[in-house]
Amino acid sequence: MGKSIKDFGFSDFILDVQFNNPGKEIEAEFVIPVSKEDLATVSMLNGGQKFAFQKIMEAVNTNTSAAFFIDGLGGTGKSFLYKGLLATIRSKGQIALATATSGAAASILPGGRTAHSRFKISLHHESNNTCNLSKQSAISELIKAAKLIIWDEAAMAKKYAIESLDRLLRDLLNSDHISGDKIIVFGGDFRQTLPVVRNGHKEDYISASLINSYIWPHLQKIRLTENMRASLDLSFSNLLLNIGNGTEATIANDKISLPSSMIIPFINDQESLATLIDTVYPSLSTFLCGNSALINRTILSTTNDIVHEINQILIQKFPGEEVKYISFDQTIDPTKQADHGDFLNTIHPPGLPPHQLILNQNCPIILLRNVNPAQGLCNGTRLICLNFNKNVIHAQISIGIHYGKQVFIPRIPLHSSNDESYPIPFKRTQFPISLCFAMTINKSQGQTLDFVGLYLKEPMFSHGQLYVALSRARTANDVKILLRPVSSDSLSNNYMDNRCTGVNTLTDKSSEWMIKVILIKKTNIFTGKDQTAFQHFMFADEQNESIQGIAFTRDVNYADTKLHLYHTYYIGNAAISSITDERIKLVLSHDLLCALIQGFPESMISTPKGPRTIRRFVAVNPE
Ligand SMILES: Nc1ncnc2c1ncn2[C@@H]1O[C@H](COP(=O)(O)OP(=O)(O)OP(=O)(O)O)[C@@H](O)[C@H]1O
Repeated sequence: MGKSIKDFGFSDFILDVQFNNPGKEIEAEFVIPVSKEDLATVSMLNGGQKFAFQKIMEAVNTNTSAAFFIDGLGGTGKSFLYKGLLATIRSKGQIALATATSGAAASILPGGRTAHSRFKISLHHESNNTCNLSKQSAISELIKAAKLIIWDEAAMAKKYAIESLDRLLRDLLNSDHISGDKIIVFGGDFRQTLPVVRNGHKEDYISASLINSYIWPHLQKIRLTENMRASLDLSFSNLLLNIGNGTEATIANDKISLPSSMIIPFINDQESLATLIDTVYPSLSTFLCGNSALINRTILSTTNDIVHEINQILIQKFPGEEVKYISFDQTIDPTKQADHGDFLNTIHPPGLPPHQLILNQNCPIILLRNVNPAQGLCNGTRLICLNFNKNVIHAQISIGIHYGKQVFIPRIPLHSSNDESYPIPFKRTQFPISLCFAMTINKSQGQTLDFVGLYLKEPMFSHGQLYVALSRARTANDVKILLRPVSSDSLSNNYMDNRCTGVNTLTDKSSEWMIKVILIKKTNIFTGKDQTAFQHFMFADEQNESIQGIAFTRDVNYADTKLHLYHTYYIGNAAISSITDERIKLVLSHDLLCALIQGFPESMISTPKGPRTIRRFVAVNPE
């Protein structure tokens, strides 16, 4: 007679695999604390929130499939509503999954995780992607058991990511209906940041967004209209509404004029920035008392470079002894290490910590990766440094539901993105953090701040960004803006403007031409195989048509110091090459040669395609 597997004592082990693992994920949801404050939000909901709450809870209570989109300007209480829903469902011993597109927004919700990490959504979005989850996995069991799924900041997500979840749910729940008949609540604000499409135009952002998905028509839309964040300051609330809706009156060149009470007068770069810093951080020593009162005050700006610059100023001023961590940068292809090792130390790609990370006890930091989402360590979590060891930093979470929790952050290898601006793939072993006295406007989305110092070193090109930044505050008194003036000699500008053509009129035959463009992207200086130094620039004209430029050899330094991000330039008479790409009509790239940025008369230069004569380049920076 044959033997059963039980005879070998394996049965317990098999049962473990089948049931303990699914239980682990579900268990983790059951232990999310339900706070009294979150439960109490239900009795505080305003009319619009109450309507949404009742509609959603009706679906949950009757087990009726439904998919919602909660639309509301920044501050209208979307997160407040989600907290009420999560607390109500969880207090009944049921599961409600809280997710958001960004780590920062996820960390505001109890038990919040980024949607990508929770549903294992691929970061390389394509139309037919599915989530990286098997039907038998513990997370699939958790998703099946959930009564409600919330995805906040869905307006920032690419539609393919949301569609991946839709396919997963249909598959898991054996249903052909939207979200597999699971009750799901998306929320967001399309006036804030839309999905980021590399080198994309406004139309690309819109076409990548949920509005253009097959899911959109199936969502029941509920709009929240009352700005609860700015409820104490009606005129500020109206200003935000008008900027968000694009109805605020503009002055010349589509620029918005802001109330003078919010503006820090510009004297010169150094003095005015010092005033902004002192206004936001009147006493840095407050951080030393373990007092997190300052953590909800921050300086917001447009780019990572500017944010890094401000963080460096503040860490130099910070009381106490500084600690320096140097990263170990390795090319993925080891044969390239000798050529590029030193160069990699000089670059600071977005999303990576700096090569030289300078910190101080009690200084504020922000996580750049999802280290342990279940423990509140998400990309975007803000913390205060407590102690430093060689390979771990001891820190305390300073915002969100994990506030006060002490954690250890390890040094880890972080990969550079596939951004073509940084063509040498490499990994940086460093702590996945950066200072956060200042942060980019995009990172601040979803947060309520006690005080916002907005540093506009360059005029902002998007009302959406201005709107996100201002709507973090509760009243006009909680915002101070430093705007670097755009000095313009209107006469000479008009003279130049009248001579300008649009990027889309240029061909590789154009010889006498001039365009007015904004520099929207600029790479570091690279050294090619033949030791040629080069640097890429991307410009956009008023119609948002873009043109790429490249500077070689001796022109590189000239171009680097002359061309500043988001400044306006007149460019003309440079050599042009075109490629046939339907979306970007004219691209000038290094292997095709392009607009040369230089101020010298016609000259010969060497390029990867051999010697080339360069015509005179006209560069007048009206700023
Ligand atoms: N009904 C309410 N009663 C009291 N306070 C509220 C209410 N609704 C929202 N708030 C408060 O208003 C502020 C903004 O709310 P919340 O963060 O939920 O807005 P939001 O719509 O999620 O904003 P954003 O789009 O910027 O993320 C928070 O401080 C919140 O506590």
